[in-house]
Amino acid sequence: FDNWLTACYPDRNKKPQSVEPVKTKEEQLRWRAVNQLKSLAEMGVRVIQTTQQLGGKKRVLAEGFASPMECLVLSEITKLAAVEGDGYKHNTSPHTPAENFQGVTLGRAGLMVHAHLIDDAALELILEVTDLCRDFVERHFNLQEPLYFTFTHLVCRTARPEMSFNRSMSDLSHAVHVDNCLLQDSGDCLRHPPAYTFRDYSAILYLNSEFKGGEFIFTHDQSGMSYESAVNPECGRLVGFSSGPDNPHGVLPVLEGSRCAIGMWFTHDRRHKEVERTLAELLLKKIEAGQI
Ligand SMILES: O=C(O)CCC(=O)C(=O)O
Ligand SMILES: [Fe+2]
Repeated sequence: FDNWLTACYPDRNKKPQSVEPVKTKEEQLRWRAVNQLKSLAEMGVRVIQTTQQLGGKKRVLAEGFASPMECLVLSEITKLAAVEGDGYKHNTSPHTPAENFQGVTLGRAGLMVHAHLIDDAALELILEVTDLCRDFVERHFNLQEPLYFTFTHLVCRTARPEMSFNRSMSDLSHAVHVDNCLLQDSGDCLRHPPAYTFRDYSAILYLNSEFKGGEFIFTHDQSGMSYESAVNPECGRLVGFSSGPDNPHGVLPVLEGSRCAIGMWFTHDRRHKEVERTLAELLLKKIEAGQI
């Protein structure tokens, strides 16, 4: 796998080195925006549906965030490194018994690199692709404060053939929910733990389309039976939205095959920065410096 990855993995290190160290948040943001203007266009990122077309508030659908080869590598990492149920207290089917849920955190990916089970180029790819997604969300929604990653999760949802017979369409792959509060039957959304109340924006990057079902839906009610818009996952496609009660969403049943994606949750509150990302970046720096 390592050799194959190195052989087919395009050189993503041709970006110019960063210019000046930046001081204030505003400077940092402006600096990112200027650089992104060029690189987003260069990398072929484009908006395909806006908030209005998706029927709600602060929503976007865009594509061009990963090439077919990159999607393949990223899905393979998920399948290779995944411990079933990772991120969900080792429950292999946290959402529905009809699917298996495999997840990889950045910490686990780092551990796999350290153990020489995957190439460091693979971890670098995860960080670069997800950084681009973050930059895009920040810029698209014209945010005045920087976004920090708070959690990154590579996830595959795989239909269990023995359970697909007679599966009800209300047996969602991911029940309708809001990412930063606890959605109640009444429609209220409670902003307290165990909800991740510090999440401000969410984005999902899709890695494949070779499965049946599995559409992402924005809903106005909890059942998922009626929805405002649906997104068909495809390699390189990104759905982004604000994490609050404006955006209840869910995933329709995956009826056949594996649906792989990278879930990203962002915060304006640097106290909730993803520690595993910092460690992964540090690991790559040490490898590059020959210290590991
Ligand atoms: O995979 C998706 O399309 C959405 C998943 C999701 O909403 C979540 O994990 O919070
Ligand atoms: Fe969600």
